[in-house]
Amino acid sequence: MVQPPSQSRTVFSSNPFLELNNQGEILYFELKKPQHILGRDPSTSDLLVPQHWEVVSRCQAVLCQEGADYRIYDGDGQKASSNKLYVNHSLITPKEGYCLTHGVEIQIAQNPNQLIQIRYGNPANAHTVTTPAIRAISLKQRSILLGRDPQASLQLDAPTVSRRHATIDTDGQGRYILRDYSTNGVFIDGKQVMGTAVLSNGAKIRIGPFTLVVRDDNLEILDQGDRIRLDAQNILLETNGKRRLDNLSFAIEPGQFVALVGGSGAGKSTLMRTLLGIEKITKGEVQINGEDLQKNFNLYRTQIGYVPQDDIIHRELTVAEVLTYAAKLRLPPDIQLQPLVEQALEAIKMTHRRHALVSDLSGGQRKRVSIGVELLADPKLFFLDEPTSGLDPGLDKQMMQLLKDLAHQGGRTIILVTHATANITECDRIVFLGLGGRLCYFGTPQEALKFFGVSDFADIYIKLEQEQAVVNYATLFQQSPFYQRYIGNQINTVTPQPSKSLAPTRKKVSFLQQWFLLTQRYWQLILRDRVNLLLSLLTAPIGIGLITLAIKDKIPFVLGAEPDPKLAPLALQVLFVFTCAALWVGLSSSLQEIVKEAAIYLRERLVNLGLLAYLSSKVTVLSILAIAQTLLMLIVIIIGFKSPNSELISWPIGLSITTFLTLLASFSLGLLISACVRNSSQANSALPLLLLPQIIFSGVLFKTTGDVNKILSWLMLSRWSVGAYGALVNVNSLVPEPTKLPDGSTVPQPFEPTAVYDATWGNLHLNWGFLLLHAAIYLTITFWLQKRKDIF
Ligand SMILES: Nc1ncnc2c1ncn2[C@@H]1O[C@H](COP(=O)(O)OP(=O)(O)OP(=O)(O)O)[C@@H](O)[C@H]1O
Repeated sequence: MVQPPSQSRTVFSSNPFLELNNQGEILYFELKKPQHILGRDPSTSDLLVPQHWEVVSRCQAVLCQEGADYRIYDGDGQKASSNKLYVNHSLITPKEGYCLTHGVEIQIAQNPNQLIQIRYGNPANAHTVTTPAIRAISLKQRSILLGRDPQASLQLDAPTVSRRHATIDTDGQGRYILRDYSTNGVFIDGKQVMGTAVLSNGAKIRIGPFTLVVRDDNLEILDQGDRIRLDAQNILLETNGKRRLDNLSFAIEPGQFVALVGGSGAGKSTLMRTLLGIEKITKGEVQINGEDLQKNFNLYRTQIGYVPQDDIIHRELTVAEVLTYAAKLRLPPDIQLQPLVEQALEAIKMTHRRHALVSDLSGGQRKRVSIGVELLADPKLFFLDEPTSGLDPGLDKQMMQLLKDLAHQGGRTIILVTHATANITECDRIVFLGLGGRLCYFGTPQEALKFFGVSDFADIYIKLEQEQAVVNYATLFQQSPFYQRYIGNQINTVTPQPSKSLAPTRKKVSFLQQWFLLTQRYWQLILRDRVNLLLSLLTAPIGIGLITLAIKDKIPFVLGAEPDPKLAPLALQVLFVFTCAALWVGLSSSLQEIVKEAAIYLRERLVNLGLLAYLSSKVTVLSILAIAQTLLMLIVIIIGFKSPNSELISWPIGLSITTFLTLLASFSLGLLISACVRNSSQANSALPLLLLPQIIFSGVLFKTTGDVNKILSWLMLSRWSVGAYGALVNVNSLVPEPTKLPDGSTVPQPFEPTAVYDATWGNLHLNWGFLLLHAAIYLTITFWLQKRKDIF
């Protein structure tokens, strides 16, 4: 054993060698014999590591000469070591081993906080390897730029990395200071950097898929993050005493294409959500490259693609628009979008349909566009929930081949849920679940037929129809050689170190940038549906125009020469129609707006969508619509009705403010309901239920007497809207002096003046203020409801 003074060692010997790097502590071994044993046990290991290197097993690996190089076997060549050996997160087994070539790097364990890196070198074969891209740089006395920029000191080439992602400089005290300039953030030891951070020796820096480590005065790339492994360890999920996943363990290797199959209700989608890290499990753990996925979700957020069952694209946009908006929302602003969109179109074979509206595409093509959206960020772990449902056999085959290519050519780990088994042999592994989330089989699809003793996959479903059969097969599988081969030998059994990033924080994305993009997209969606837009703009003006026909030549807002006791009630009825029209239009233009894109919202939120930006974009576009609706109503009212002599404020201005505020409050209420309901038809059904109380408790049709009625009327927008209109028109002034009878009594009036319509500034402000207050409360509750939908 040789201990070099520094980590960059000059090799004088021509023998092959191993360089072990335990979190900065370096050991160097020359390989001279036909066989070596690496471990902590002095009695057996000739490549002996110190006792405090606990990650290394007593017998960690056996190296056997093979030609000029060595083959490394995990453990003693029979039994695997505790922490296992990995090359790029793929397991090196005790049986097959792995042939080492000059420059290759393997790891003991996977978790960056505990792994030991082993570099193999063979000076004799050094010429056979192309020089790898720069993997380490010195931090000393220079300003370092990290990012996608080819001129960066250390180029980190991934779409989720900003061109100028971060810089590292030395301060006056010789400390290294990292400054974050990125869109997707920098994490140091699992914690998000907020602006700047001091780098300590051994700090692990995460930038996009890359893991870097500070060692002395150097910065090294520990992991390129281009290969992802998932280990499910004893996953148990129970809800209300019902077991949904029953102690599942298996390992999915980097670059594998894996199908989750099983009967309806077996738990496939639940398992997918668990592997994705968005389902809280009762016991067990999902590890991503050796780290607890749920606790480190933010670190991997940008590397995970997810296509849920529902489409995650807007139907009113074209294919190219969908991809461009998705790229703008998810990727750094300094990235060149066009080439990425082209690549995604190419990958999903939709270049020829780039200008087609999504609504004009077939189900399979829509699914492909959803996949394209996810491919933009080049995810290395990709989940798809029933991507082939509803496709004909030809399309099913094409889709499975497309996914297989994406896995095998792009080194992506792809996991899909499917019911279609015609092309299941395209997969590398299948997970067969039975009722109650029991694991009945895990392995290659071909061997599944052998295990179940059938020739057709459909027969497996029939065999697993009864719960008892499921229990029997689950037990049988555990005792089978398939279990040993595909699970026993493969699974990572290490309990990872407690993670430092317990609270998954989210990078604060630029509010303005997202708000602008979302507003632009929402506006475009509104403009695309011309008929709906026209109806929404014209409904209120037409309704109000019809009143002029109904009241014929009567002038409702101005006192005539003769006192008329019916004038005030008539004015109130007309104003009430203004209110109802605004309420109707405000509610109907907003009730669908959140629920109809719930799947898209959830997916985008999981990536990086800001809730405030999202809601603000809704309010912005609906406010622009409300201004247009107000202007149209104003024009019709000014033309159709003689203007009252408003003493407080000019009638057109007062009318516009009241109408706009009524629309604002009603669309805020509409958004709140849209956030509450589960689907679009529930939102539609809610409309009458929302309008009826507004009509009944407005105080126009019925007097609001009694405390309960009064409180209810305060909760109604209609009461404040009519109140404001009434104050502007000064409805009370339209009531004539009561006629006195000879006995001193007065003739009962159809309408008596009330404080609700007092033509005072105080009353007008009160009504406007309450409309604003309603809007603010509804929007705050909407925000809270949406926040509650967050998985973390
Ligand atoms: N949120 C939930 N709370 C409680 N139970 C649930 C929940 N979601 C699903 N389940 C139950 O868990 C079981 C598995 O559901 P899951 O949707 O994962 O099955 P699946 O195999 O994907 O079914 P399918 O093929 O029909 O989509 C079912 O019995 C389902 O009723």
